[in-house]
Amino acid sequence: MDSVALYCTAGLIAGALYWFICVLGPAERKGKRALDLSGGSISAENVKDNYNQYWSFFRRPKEIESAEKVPDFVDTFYNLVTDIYEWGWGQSFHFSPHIPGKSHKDATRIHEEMAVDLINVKPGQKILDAGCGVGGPMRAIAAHSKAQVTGITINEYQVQRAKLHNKKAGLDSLCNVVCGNFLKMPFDENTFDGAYSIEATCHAPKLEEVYSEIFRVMKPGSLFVSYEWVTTEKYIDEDEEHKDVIQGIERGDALPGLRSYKDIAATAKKVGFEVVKEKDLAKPPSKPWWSRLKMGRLAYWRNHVVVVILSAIGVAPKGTVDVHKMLFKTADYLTRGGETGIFSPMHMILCRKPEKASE
Ligand SMILES: C=C(CC[C@@H](C)[C@H]1CC[C@H]2C3=CC[C@H]4[C@H](C)[C@@H](O)CC[C@]4(C)[C@H]3CC[C@]12C)C(C)C
Ligand SMILES: C[S@@+](CC[C@H](N)C(=O)[O-])C[C@H]1O[C@@H](n2cnc3c(N)ncnc32)[C@H](O)[C@@H]1O
Repeated sequence: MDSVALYCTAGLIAGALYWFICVLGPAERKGKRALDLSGGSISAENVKDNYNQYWSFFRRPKEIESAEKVPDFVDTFYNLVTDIYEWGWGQSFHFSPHIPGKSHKDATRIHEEMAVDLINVKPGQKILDAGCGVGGPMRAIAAHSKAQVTGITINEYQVQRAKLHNKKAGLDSLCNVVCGNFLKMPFDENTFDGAYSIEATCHAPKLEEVYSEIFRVMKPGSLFVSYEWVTTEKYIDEDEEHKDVIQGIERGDALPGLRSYKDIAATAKKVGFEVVKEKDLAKPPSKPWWSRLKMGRLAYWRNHVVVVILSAIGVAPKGTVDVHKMLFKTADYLTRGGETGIFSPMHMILCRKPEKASE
């Protein structure tokens, strides 16, 4: 091969690599770039150890049951996955029903706006986002309702990301983000005119603890809506395949134990809420929420190649490959949970804090 052909081939390979990693990198349009993947607040050299530590929680089930350890375990999980989620999914860390003719972005926004419409808040009122992630829902909700949203997340790295996105979106005057535990919130009682939580309370070891804390900080008469991760009426505990799918979902999503749909309203009533409405938003006529996961398979395979290359050349932390592999498997368990109908990530409950405690 003469030198011209050699240079051309090298140029083509370099161009293809650049396109594969940098241009095609963000699986979602305008998402985080593959080159920026990090371990959140964990330093690059500790990502692998933290990944192993994450798994050790599942090897010691007693520990996971002890409520005090769960927030730390969830925090570690979000240090490991936040950048990958943003890169490959976007800024809203939840599912939504597929809407024919609409993009994922629009379907996501519609699902978020529905939450704030349900709690009936007025512009300028104060609302709580319990478990806010990097604030995708918070920004859509603030823009739609003009309410003042305060989000809380256990993960410091997500606070930084959320604040950055709020500022870039010009919504920092409506959106405030706090790092803290939603089982013990740094807010006075009767502070908020409404509250919502999107696919977040599933991380609480006991639902009662997070619901009673949300109840405490809400004003009497105000509304709370939650999209809960549950096992449905189709789930059979004795079915080995069902058990395998649910365990796969718990392990790949930092869940101390998925709860049954039956426990949700019972818990809400137990802490003092009046249940206004309860509906599984995944049920027909809604179109499958898992179709986005299924359609993305080719992109996830491509993402894996990108992660392996970036890890090998030292751009992404070493443990990123393990984390990505775990998420790849999780996508499969979630899809199986959706297809079999034994699992729903959007069991909606709307509750009111009574005007008087004794009501
Ligand atoms: C509510 C929670 C998170 C729900 C979803 C936002 C995430 C659940 C599984 C995640 C993903 C799985 C596969 C990844 C893929 C292999 C990668 O290349 C790109 C990112 C994924 C698509 C990733 C994105 C976020 C999820 C869909 C839980 C934690 C309570
Ligand atoms: C799957 S993400 C959903 C985020 C956001 N609701 C969204 O839809 O984009 C779950 C969120 O709950 C938060 N979370 C979990 N346990 C928490 C706890 N004990 N206290 C505060 N936040 C918590 C996580 O940090 C994360 O931000």
